[in-house]
Amino acid sequence: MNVRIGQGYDVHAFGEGDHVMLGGIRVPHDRGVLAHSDGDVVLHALCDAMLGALALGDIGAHFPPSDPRWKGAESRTFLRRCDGLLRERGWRVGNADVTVVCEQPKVGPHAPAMRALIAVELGVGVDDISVKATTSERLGFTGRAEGIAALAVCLLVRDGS
Ligand SMILES: Nc1ccn([C@@H]2O[C@H](COP(=O)(O)O)[C@@H](O)[C@H]2O)c(=O)n1
Ligand SMILES: C[C@@]1(CO)OP(=O)(O)OP(=O)(O)OC[C@H]1O
Repeated sequence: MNVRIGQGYDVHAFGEGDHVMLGGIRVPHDRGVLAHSDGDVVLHALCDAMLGALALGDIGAHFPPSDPRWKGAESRTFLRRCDGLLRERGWRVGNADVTVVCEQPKVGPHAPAMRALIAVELGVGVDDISVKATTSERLGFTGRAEGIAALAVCLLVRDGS
C-alpha cells in the first residue's frame, strides 16, 4: 500500500491568559488554555492524525502528561518528533487538513502563518497544508466559549514519492 490515512481530534478548556497557541502561532486572545504543554489543539490534532495513520498510538502515549519534560513544551516539538517517527518508517505527510472550532479567536487571519510553519516542520509545500475554522453557532462547549477544539485528517505517502 502506498498511502495511509489518519485522523485526530483535540480539545483544551479555556483558562487564564492572554493568548492561545494555534498551529505554532501565538494568537492574542482574552483567554489562554489549560494544558500540560502549550495546549496547541491544531498541532495536537495533527500529531494524532499522523500517528493514527501508522497505528502508532496517540500523542499522550508518546509525550505523557505525567512527564515533566513536556510541561510547558512547544507543540512544534511534538510535530517534529512525530514527523521523525513517520520518516524512520519510510513515510511522510502528503497533505493534511485541520479544522479549528471556536467562536473566538478568529483563526482566518492567522491561518497562512500556521500553514507555513507546519509546512516547514514537515518539509512539505504550504499547499499541502490546510488550516481552516468554523464556529459552532454558539452551541455546545465551543459555542459557550468554554474551550477550543480541532480536527485533523492527513494522508501519508511513501517518502521519496
Ligand atoms: N474561530 C473562527 C471561526 C470562524 N472563522 C471564519 O468565519 C467563517 C464563518 O464561520 P461560521 O462558523 O459562521 O461558518 C468561517 O468559514 C471561517 O472562515 C474564523 O476565522 N475563526
Ligand atoms: C500534549 C500533552 C503533553 O504531555 O499534554 P497536553 O498539553 O495537556 O495536551 P493533550 O492534548 O491533552 O495531549 C496529551 C499530552 O501528550
